[in-house]
Amino acid sequence: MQLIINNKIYTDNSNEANKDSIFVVSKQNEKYKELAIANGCEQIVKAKDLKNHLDMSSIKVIGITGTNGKTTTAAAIYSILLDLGYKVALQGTRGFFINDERVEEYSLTTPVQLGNFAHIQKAMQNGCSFFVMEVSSHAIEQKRIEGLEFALKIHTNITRDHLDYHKTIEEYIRVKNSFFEDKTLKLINKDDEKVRYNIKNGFAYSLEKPSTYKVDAYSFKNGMHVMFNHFGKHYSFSSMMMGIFNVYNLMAAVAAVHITTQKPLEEICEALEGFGGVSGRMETISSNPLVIVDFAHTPDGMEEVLKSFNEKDIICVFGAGGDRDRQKRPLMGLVAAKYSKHIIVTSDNPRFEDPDKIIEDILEGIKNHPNITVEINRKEAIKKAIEMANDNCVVLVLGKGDESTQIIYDKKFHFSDKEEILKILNKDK
Ligand SMILES: CC(=O)N[C@H]1[C@@H](OP(=O)(O)OP(=O)(O)OC[C@H]2O[C@@H](n3ccc(=O)[nH]c3=O)[C@H](O)[C@@H]2O)O[C@H](CO)[C@@H](O)[C@@H]1O[C@H](C)C(=O)N[C@@H](C)C(=O)N[C@H](CCC(=O)O)C(=O)O
Ligand SMILES: Nc1ncnc2c1ncn2[C@@H]1O[C@H](COP(=O)(O)OP(=O)(O)OP(=O)(O)O)[C@@H](O)[C@H]1O
Ligand SMILES: N[C@H](CCC[C@H](N)C(=O)O)C(=O)O
Ligand SMILES: [Mg+2]
Repeated sequence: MQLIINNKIYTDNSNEANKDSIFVVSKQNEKYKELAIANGCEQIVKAKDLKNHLDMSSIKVIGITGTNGKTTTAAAIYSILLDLGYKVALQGTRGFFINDERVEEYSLTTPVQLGNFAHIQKAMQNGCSFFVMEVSSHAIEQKRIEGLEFALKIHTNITRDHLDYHKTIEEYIRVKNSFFEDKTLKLINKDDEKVRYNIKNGFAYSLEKPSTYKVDAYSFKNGMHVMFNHFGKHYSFSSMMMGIFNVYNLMAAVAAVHITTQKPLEEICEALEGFGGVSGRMETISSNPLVIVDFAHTPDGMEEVLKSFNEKDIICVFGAGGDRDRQKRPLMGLVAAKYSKHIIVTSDNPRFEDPDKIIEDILEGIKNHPNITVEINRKEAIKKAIEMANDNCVVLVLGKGDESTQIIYDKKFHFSDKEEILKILNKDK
């Protein structure tokens, strides 16, 4: 990865380092420092000091971490800020966007350190005054965000994911919480029991516990309607989005924009109404039969989605990604069984794992459920679900959201849950 500041080349790769370039040394590449020197490189900069090389005073960086809800909350903040007339960049799972245009496709949720600086630089060149970014647990642990100064850090929730990487839940929680150790302005979900943070400069939002942005009431008749209280004054917003978890995401977004812009809350709430949600997150693909695509790929994410439809007969289609946290698989099965009338277990992105084995891991968590179908072919699984649906059913196709490929070994094959659903329903024309 290379970054050019004032005509100087900064690289994090020893193979690209030479007498004309600067090697940026970090936790990830310190083992290659000697190789960089051997390649003739004379200038070495510590990653954490990069901020002294790129003037970022014209842009406010907002960082969002948590197990679920990062992409949705980030997209809501981006949408509100754009609506209020600011120039804004957004970086996360779905790619890199500047002022409503996708500049780069999907890669990592949080790029490597030089990648973050390169994007911030590009955002500033495009006149952006805000840079909204998702911060993954991998990024915190690998210090990909080292040297960035955040105007605001946001916490959505901490449940469980990525134990393949972090090994224990305690370590995962520790890593997530370490983002909130310093005195930076922060916005915390007060209802989350697992969050620990430095109370200095801490704001909070919540539905249950007392907080600075406290939701007093919400309803889901013809969309979502939320009333909240900020220092004794009452405000409200509406949205077409579904699910209590989205009340959290949207409350966080409204509060974040309020803290960073100081605009009147009434104006912010009005701007939020233009936000239609994120592709592949609780996205209704068909209303008759009711078919919804969602990116839920953790036990908690699934539970949040499933419980939003407790008045319906749920037909749940899902699998689990290969080469990712195995321990979450039976827990995903357990949650599906708790809420669904019919479960169809299928493949997600098997990567280098045997898809049959992944399905077996999921089935471990499903005991004594009367209606389980195993269909390894995701397209067929979706078809079976739709064929089964009657008027009181909702078909929930979970795990891949708006992903446009299925990853088998290291090959990516075009696959979109939404396209498959529309083809089956003959609505693709
Ligand atoms: C498990 C994991 O996160 N691995 C990441 C890690 O890989 P690594 O430590 O093996 O990398 P490496 O090849 O040794 O390179 C490390 C550094 O040394 C340098 N290097 C390397 C070789 C050399 O000869 N000389 C040299 O200087 C490289 O330029 C780099 O700066 O560091 C690499 C770059 O520094 C990342 O690209 C890579 O992400 C891989 C591709 C990945 O798939 N990560 C996923 C799991 C991930 O991070 N996901 C999260 C969360 C997803 C979510 O929940 O949304 C994300 O943020 O996307
Ligand atoms: N606040 C929330 N609490 C619990 N579950 C949520 C919340 N927000 C979203 N979800 C569920 O998690 C899924 C992923 O949401 P989103 O993409 O916003 O999260 P993310 O944190 O960016 O995920 P990833 O780390 O995979 O990029 C959604 O499709 C939904 O099922
Ligand atoms: N960005 C996350 C989401 C993965 C979603 C699911 N489809 C999977 O492949 O596990 C990850 O890489 O863990
Ligand atoms: Mg994301």
